[in-house]
Amino acid sequence: MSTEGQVITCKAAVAWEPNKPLVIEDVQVAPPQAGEVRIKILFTALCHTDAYTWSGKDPEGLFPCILGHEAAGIVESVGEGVTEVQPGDHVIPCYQAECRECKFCKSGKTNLCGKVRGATGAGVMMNDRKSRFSINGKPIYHFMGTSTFSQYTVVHDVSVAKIDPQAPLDKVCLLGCGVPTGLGAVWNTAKVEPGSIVAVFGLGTVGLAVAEGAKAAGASRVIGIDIDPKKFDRAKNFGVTEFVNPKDHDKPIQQVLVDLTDGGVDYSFECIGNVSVMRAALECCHKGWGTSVIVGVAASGQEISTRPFQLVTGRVWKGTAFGGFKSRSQVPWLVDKYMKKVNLM
Ligand SMILES: NC(=O)C1=CN([C@@H]2O[C@H](COP(=O)(O)OP(=O)(O)OC[C@H]3O[C@@H](n4cnc5c(N)ncnc54)[C@H](O)[C@@H]3O)[C@@H](O)[C@H]2O)C=CC1
Ligand SMILES: N[C@@H](CCC(=O)N[C@@H](CSC=O)C(=O)NCC(=O)O)C(=O)O
Ligand SMILES: [Zn+2]
Ligand SMILES: [Zn+2]
Repeated sequence: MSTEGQVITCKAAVAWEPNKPLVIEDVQVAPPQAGEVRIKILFTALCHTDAYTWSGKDPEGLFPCILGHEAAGIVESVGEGVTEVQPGDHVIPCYQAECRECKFCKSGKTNLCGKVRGATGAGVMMNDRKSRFSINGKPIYHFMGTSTFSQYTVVHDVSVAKIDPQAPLDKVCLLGCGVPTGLGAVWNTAKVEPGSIVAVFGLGTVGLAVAEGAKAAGASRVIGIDIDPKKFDRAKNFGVTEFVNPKDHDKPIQQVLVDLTDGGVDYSFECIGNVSVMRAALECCHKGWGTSVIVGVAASGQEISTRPFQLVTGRVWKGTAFGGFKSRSQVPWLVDKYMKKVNLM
């Protein structure tokens, strides 16, 4: 029986309050309005950013909400005017939209899109500034425009990437955030060249994807830094060639890396969200050219600092969102790469 145009009641994990256990609830999901898509979510992963917002440290965090932004599913129904996807299409919801019409999209300088960002940051849909989720009439906020910790979700059409229907959704859901972020940080933001020495701070999903991207770009050394030694074995499979645990050293970690690399690394990536580590990641870069990319998301109130001399003497500090990838255009390309078993390393 078609559910098109009907309210769907399904299970979702609801974050009622910061830092309190998520509760599996029966949630009502309203039909998609104009320019919206309702998706049956089949697989969702967990990114550190979900935990960050859940912790209450995200200045944009709104409660109660349905978290989740790294997922894959099948379109259940579409609202008026939606032309690029239809029911049955296999899709990845993209927290970073791509409308192809706004100032950002047309600039050719960024993957950030301005069309729905105001609504997604406010936990609502752009059309009527309301949520499509409710529990017995009480609205529940959307999160990052995706809310994938629900069996059904409603997203803006500019936030949906249509993918190869043969792709295994349990695997490619990871292309909704962590993997493109890491690969793109290396390929699009830093543009690492062959022979480079790379340092990766934090060996979670994002850091491992950075390592894999760096190896694929021809890095000669990929130094992985983590305080959890359990991360090191797995990281070898992603191209990390050397490991440093800051806990094993008395010297500041930036000094350890400068000493290990004859003056500093060519590129570093902070994949943790810790502002002290962001400073170390900049300061371990080589004088004259070293570039450090901030990937990690730091809590509300946290600020970065360093001596301006670090920049005067040629180090470059950058940041990246979704690895600089244009979501709707390039997520399907990443899925195709995965399907062709392109060996990145
Ligand atoms: N800019 C963007 O577009 C995106 C940013 N993020 C952010 O990237 C960061 C990483 O995300 P995930 O890989 O999912 O996190 P994760 O929690 O899986 O991995 C973080 C790693 O950092 C290590 N770590 C923690 N403190 C450390 C320290 N002081 N020194 C060295 N290692 C330390 C942990 O042991 C862990 O292995 C988070 O801040 C997340 O919010 C995630 C996705 C996209
Ligand atoms: N609301 C947060 C925003 C944190 C942030 O920077 N998010 C990243 C994606 S993290 C994915 O896992 C991002 O792409 N930012 C660009 C954007 O437009 O949000 C806060 O204020 O800390
Ligand atoms: Zn994420
Ligand atoms: Zn746009």
